[in-house]
Amino acid sequence: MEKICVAIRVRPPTKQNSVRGYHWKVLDNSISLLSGAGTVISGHTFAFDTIFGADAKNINIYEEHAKAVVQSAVAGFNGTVFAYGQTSSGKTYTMRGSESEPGITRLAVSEIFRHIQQGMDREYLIRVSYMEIYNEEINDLFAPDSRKLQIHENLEKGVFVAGLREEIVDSVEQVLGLLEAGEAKRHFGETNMNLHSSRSHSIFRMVIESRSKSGKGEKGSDADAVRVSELNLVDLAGSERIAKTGAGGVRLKEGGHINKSLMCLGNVINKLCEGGAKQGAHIPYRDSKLTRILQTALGGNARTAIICTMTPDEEQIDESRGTLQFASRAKRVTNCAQVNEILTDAALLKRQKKEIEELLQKLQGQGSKPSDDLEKEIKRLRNDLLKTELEREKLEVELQEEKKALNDKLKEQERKIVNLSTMVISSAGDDFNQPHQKGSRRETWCPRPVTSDLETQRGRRATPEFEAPPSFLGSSVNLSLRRSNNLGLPPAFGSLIEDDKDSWRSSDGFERSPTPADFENIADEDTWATLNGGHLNVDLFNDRTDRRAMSSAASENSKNILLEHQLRELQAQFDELQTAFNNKDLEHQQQLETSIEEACKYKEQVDLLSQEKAKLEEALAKTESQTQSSPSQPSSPVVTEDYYVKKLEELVNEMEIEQKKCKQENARLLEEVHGLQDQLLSANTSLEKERRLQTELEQEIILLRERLISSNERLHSPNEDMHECGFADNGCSSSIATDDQKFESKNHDLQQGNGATTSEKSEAGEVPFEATEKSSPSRISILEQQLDIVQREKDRISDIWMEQMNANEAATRSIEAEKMWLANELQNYIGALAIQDEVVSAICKGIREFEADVENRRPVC
Ligand SMILES: Nc1ncnc2c1ncn2[C@@H]1O[C@H](COP(=O)(O)OP(=O)(O)OP(=O)(O)O)[C@@H](O)[C@H]1O
Repeated sequence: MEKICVAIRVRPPTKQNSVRGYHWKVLDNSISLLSGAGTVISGHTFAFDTIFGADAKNINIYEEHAKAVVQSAVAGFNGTVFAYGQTSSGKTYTMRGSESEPGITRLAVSEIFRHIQQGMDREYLIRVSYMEIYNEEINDLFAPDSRKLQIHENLEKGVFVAGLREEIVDSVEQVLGLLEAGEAKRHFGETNMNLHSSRSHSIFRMVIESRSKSGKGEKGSDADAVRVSELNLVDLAGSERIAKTGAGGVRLKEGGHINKSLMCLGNVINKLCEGGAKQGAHIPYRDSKLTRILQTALGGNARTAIICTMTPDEEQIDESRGTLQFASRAKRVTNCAQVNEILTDAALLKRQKKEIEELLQKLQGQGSKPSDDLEKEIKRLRNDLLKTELEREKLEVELQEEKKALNDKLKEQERKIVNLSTMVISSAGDDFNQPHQKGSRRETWCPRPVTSDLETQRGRRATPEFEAPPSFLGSSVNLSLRRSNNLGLPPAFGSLIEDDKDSWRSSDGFERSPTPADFENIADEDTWATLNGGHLNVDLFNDRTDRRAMSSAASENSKNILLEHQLRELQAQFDELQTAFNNKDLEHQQQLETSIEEACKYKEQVDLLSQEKAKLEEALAKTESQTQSSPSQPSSPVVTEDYYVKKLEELVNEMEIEQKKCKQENARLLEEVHGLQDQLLSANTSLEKERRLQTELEQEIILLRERLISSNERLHSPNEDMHECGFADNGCSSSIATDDQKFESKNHDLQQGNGATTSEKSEAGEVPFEATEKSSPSRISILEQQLDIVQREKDRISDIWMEQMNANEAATRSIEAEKMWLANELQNYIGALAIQDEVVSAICKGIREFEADVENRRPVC
């Protein structure tokens, strides 16, 4: 729900000086009436969303106020922009504009085509029509011969003007050309207030159809949906006070119709802002053609923007106040706009298919029963069906009512004819001074002696033969009184709406909306004044003329001819009504048939869906029973799908388990590799140790060799040696003894593998080195023995070293081989894993393909 957007536009003043100094002042978003002293007149402050001052341009008004509605229309929402205000306040200036300053209509047309050219995703079809409501008749401004068009309503189109020409357009220039041609045919006229005054309400309508480009070619795709929206750009004729416009004759009649239709518009707005639409109250759209055509824009499925134009002149204060009051009420009216989408049969079918598929998917995915959703769908369709039937019934009732109304009219006409026939017959032979037999309608208008007081008071020419019916007279009296209160000036049109509230109270005291009949009395205030001033309202004139003709015919012999003429006219009217009645009947019959057809269609859809539901339930039952009996032997398509899907799922599970195992094995192997690497490291460390030991041994061998050489040398010089070694130099001998002891000890350690000391060895009976040092030959033999021992020891150590080396090399080789094997093994596993991954993705792909295949093979529901 959204409110109607209302903006005020104050045009530049037409007169610079005011007599009493009253003036309107715009402050932010409110407008107030100020006295000459500058104080705000109470009850004369009005607030709005936007108020445009005298310096505002049409483009500002379009951008800030109308553009959003135009853009919504392109997006699929109905939209209406109209200008409302008294005559000469600048409505046409705002809507139509000029060459130098284009108005809302031109700006909107340009915007729409700009949008269409920029929009890449949708394609558009634009149709335009242009009509005017002149003297309550609809004329086609594109087809001058198409006049008095009728308004119709049906379920499909809503309210529409039958026979209105629509032009398909594809460029701004084309639309502007058509607009210009149409405007040339519109009724304009000169009044005291406006040299170029609109004498009709004009409605330029653009029907915007669009659909997605992606849907092109794909028959039945969802994108097939077509959006259809209407944009009405309305330039209303202005309310006018005959006293000011100085209208007479044709202008007077036009003014009466203009005021009357604007009054109806005011009534509709009043009802709507009182919340009538929500409470289901009757909204009098049918009271005028204008409100009927704008029905959607007023409280319906549309976005609406109103620009209320006003003149700031002191002379026009009443009119401006009326406009502001209208605007205040209009901004409280809410509309309910929504995108208008039409689905082709194919798109509808496609959508339904999709819904069924979704239901099936739900069934498979969540195990929910499709019947629930189908049940809902069937219920929804049943509701639609019921709604359609209700619509049909409503139409039937309306049809009956209209039939009744037409019958009444026909009866009335017949009665008139009978009356006239009687009069013809009686006039042929009777005395004309006898009172006439009149029909009941005439009787209500029957002469009572004219209260000439009134006329005398007013100083106007009395019309002796005419007397208004009581109601009319009552209003006239009221008007006269009001006038006298109002210093002889007629109240403004807008204020009349307010002032006359009392007169719109019904006998039971409740307030009611004024009816067109009420309005006839009030809106014709000026007509009344003019009438009494010598101008005659055309209808009343006709009425009076009829009676004057009859009375004069009594004195002249031509009465028969006149009455016969009237009889013929009435007969013609009767025929016309009969034809209208027949047409209406036919139309309603057609509407009825359409409704019945639609209802049948819905019924068929319901049946189809019921069948579908039954089939699905059957399939479901079959599937369940087959799954229970032999899940491994699927026979129906549904079982096959389930079975294969399950199988594939099992396969995937197995693969996943296998993959997990591989990963575990991989981890174990890695652990092993790490263990071996540790082993290799410790082997390397021990190898290193052995090498160090070997180096130590080599050094010892070198040491022994040196000692051996020195021993040999001492052997060849015994005295010196004896002296040096045993007796001459104790220090040296003790040193050698110490070295020898060490050597012996070492040698012994190596031989025995224990750490026994020399003293321990001598105790055990071994020959110590010191004991032999005094006898040279034995010492030589000992030394030779020792050399021999050392040599053997060296050989043994070399052997051990070699063995150790060989063992180390073998260990290194085996570790290397082990490493190589493990690396290979690792590589193999990685390869196997990659293969497994490929296999898994191939299986997944297979599953997807299989599912797609199953989808394709699924029977079309
Ligand atoms: N805002 C404005 N700025 C300048 N001139 C304006 C403005 N509004 C109206 N006018 C001028 O006032 C005159 C009357 O305006 P316009 O015909 O638009 O009034 P209107 O409300 O359509 O009257 P009507 O109801 O009689 O058709 C025109 O000459 C127009 O150029």
